[in-house]
Amino acid sequence: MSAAARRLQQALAPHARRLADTRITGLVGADPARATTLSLRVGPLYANFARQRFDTQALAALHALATEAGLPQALRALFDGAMVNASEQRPALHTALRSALGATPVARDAHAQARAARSRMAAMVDALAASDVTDIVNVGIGGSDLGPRLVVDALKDAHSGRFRVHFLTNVDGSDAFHRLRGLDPAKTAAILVSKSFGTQETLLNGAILRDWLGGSERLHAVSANVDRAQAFGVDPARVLPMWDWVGGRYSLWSAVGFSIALAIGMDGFEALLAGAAEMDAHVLEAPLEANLPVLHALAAVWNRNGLGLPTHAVLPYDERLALLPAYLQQLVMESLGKSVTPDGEPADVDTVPVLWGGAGTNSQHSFFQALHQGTQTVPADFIGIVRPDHPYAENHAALLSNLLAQTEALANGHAADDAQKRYPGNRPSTLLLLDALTPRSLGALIALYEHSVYLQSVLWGINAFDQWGVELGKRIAGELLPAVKGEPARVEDPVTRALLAEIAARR
Ligand SMILES: O=P(O)(O)OC[C@H]1O[C@](O)(CO)[C@@H](O)[C@@H]1O
Repeated sequence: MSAAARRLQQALAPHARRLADTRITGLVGADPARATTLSLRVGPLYANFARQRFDTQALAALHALATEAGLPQALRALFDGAMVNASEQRPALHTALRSALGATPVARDAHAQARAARSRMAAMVDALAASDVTDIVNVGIGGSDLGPRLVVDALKDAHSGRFRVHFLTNVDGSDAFHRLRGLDPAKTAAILVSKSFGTQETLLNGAILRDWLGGSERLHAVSANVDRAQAFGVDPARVLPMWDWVGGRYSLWSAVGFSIALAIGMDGFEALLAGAAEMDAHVLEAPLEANLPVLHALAAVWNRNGLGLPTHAVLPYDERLALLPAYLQQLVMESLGKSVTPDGEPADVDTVPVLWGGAGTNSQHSFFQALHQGTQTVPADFIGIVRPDHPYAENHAALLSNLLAQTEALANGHAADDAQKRYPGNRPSTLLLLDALTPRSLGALIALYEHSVYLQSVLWGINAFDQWGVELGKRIAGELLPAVKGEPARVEDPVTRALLAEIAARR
């Protein structure tokens, strides 16, 4: 058994057994103070864990586990640029994009490179602002799309209004076809965002944009591979850097966030980074017992390994955060979807939960029935915003009351003689409350999740920064492409052969 798995089992199993019949209502009833003591604030972000299914004894065991697993040292290693991505022999220095907390030359150098890239990006924002361009199309996928797309959408109240920003992602030509309809090529600029500049979707959509724009004058790129971007036809003067030491899904703080800067301006972008930097300083400096990302990560492993819960829902009660579940699906599931340790040994522990979710209150009218009365218990992060950016006070009161009601109903349940109308309750949740949805608070929220994910990976003994699992499908797709196009090709798999025949017959 892996060392991490053994540690987890020893720490969690006795408390999970002891608390098997304890209910959230019982935990709160026995210790009403936990409603406030199990909460933490970092700047504009407040978090309440009172409705998690651990008591103070189990929490003490979780904190002991955090010490034993070396979470403080692991954080130091992350910030200092140690090779935390062992399979690729790379550091993961996304924190250097926004903080100067790394104490090593490698971290300081990364921070300096990030600052220099930001100055170039600011100049490019100014140049575009001074041009006739009205529309920006960000072409990218995965980490080169989800983060910028989330932030641009979430911060619509902070948009300068200078540009309309669009996102083109899917290799499905329908995406490009519909996205470009109505846009004027003479007033549109494209940003091809690809760390590798070798991603099929982005290269195909990038080629569509390059042809549609009719020249390279308004073609920009963000990549760690300037040569490939140049060979593609982007003037190197318009290529912003990315680096091996930033993972795609951790990259929105780099020039990958160019579209964010165009939407909310450089000041807004800097405020986003400042919010994340505030969380960086907190995670690095706060003691384990008062450390928000640590508690968030401990709650996650408690739910996954102590209670054995296989999925996790993210439920933002704000339409502007509707893309958060999709963003977190990549962050969490690409980072933690591993079953071996960096040494190639079995992890021997359940790792990533299936992450899903959607915005409230809409989701209440779709899948919440299953959350309340389904056979699976789904732990959830509810996210609310205290001060809205619209004048409809009645709507906002309704939104917040629904948010509070759902967390209460899921935890407390409801007894009824009629079994159909009975609510089992005891369904754990964490409530995250942002004072308002601003660049700063959003930066802090995203950084909270980044750190929580990394800490979970340390507790599970897996690498959060590689993603070998996505490669096989890409290779097979490449091999099948000639056959799909009707060219002679050898297809070994009999089911795929039959499916190709079916497609060919229906063309
Ligand atoms: O930025 P790139 O190199 O185009 O990669 C896009 C995405 O593809 C992935 O490698 C997965 O296929 C992600 O990790 C990454 O964010």
